[in-house]
Amino acid sequence: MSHGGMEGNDILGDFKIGSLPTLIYIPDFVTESEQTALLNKIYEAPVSKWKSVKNRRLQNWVPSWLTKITQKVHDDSGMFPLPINHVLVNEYLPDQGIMPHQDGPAYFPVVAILSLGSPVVMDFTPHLSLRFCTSTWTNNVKDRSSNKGALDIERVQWLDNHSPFSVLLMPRSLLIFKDKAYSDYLHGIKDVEVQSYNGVINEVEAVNEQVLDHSLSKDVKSIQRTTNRVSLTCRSVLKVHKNLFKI
Ligand SMILES: O=C(O)CCC(=O)C(=O)O
Ligand SMILES: [Fe+2]
Repeated sequence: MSHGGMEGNDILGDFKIGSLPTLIYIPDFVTESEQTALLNKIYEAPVSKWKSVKNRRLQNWVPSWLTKITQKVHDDSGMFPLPINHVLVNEYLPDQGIMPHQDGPAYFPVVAILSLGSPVVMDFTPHLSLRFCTSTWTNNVKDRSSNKGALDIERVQWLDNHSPFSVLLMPRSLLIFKDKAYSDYLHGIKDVEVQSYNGVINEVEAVNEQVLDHSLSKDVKSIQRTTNRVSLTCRSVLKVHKNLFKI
């Protein structure tokens, strides 16, 4: 794989999945030995570095041993305007997931997720933006009744253009998402040990011998999460200037 931000666009051609702007899935982003080394470092961290939250525990820091990987994510993708300065380490037991959510406004709107350990299916669900509600509230009663039809049509059109979809995240893979995939969808992982990967948008790219090892049977497209999964969510945090709102 090429290095340097200039080559960032190659990634779109080589690793783009689905039809939505923009999802990138890179299998084998790190080697087996890099995965082992990363997991060792993560589990060597003192217990005090872990924070328990509903359904998982996490580490929220960028130690020096992670900079090699964050640099590679930054350089290979060419999609981050700043160095990656925020890494969330999430650990999931086989029956743990994460509620559908949207990543907060503190981040530049692109995220890269490195998956280690057990494979998992991530679901993306369309998320009706607030604009459909706010414009109704701010109109006066007369306008509201005449606009309601237009808003309903807009809402239906929006929903027609947005369908739920899922992505299979294999160990050692990197998922990058931005644009509509970031802004118009929630992402989440179900709290279940057995997950169907039927119809995932990256089946061709992700399904290999290892998936079949995790499958309940060769005929049923389901993976069994037998071990923990650890994910590294890499982001650029924009530092908002303190005086920005004082002007
Ligand atoms: O573990 C994952 O793959 C997702 C984590 C995530 O969505 C987040 O940290 O915001
Ligand atoms: Fe997230």
